[in-house]
Amino acid sequence: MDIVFIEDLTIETVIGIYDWERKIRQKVVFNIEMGTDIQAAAKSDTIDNTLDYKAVAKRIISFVEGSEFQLVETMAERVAEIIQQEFSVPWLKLKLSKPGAVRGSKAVGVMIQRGG
Ligand SMILES: Nc1nc2c(c(=O)[nH]1)N=C([C@H](O)[C@@H](O)CO)CN2
Repeated sequence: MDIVFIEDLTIETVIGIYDWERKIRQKVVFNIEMGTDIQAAAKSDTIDNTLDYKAVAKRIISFVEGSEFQLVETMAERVAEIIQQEFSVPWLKLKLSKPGAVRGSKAVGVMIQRGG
């Protein structure tokens, strides 16, 4: 299996469990690995034969910018579902970081893997 990836996709959104977090927008950062087969694209050299990372990134930005989740868990799960269902991705690994959320740490968040 080959991988198409998106690194450090940074988006501002409403996220968090505290009252003060519901009133501001904070950064979340996505690192995503998507399982695919790149051989057809490499042979034909056309975008139609591959997983378009720009199309995936644009869809995630649009979804996350309009969302208002409390937990990073929920956001990660929903984004994984979108990628798998709308872009026919059989397997993915997704890391969602919330930088600066915990004093003394660079970032906190979740890592999930979905599909076989
Ligand atoms: N496992 C989680 N723990 C916490 C979350 C979360 O989304 N998942 N969120 C918070 C707060 O919103 C925090 O990020 C504010 O600093 C606390 N723990």
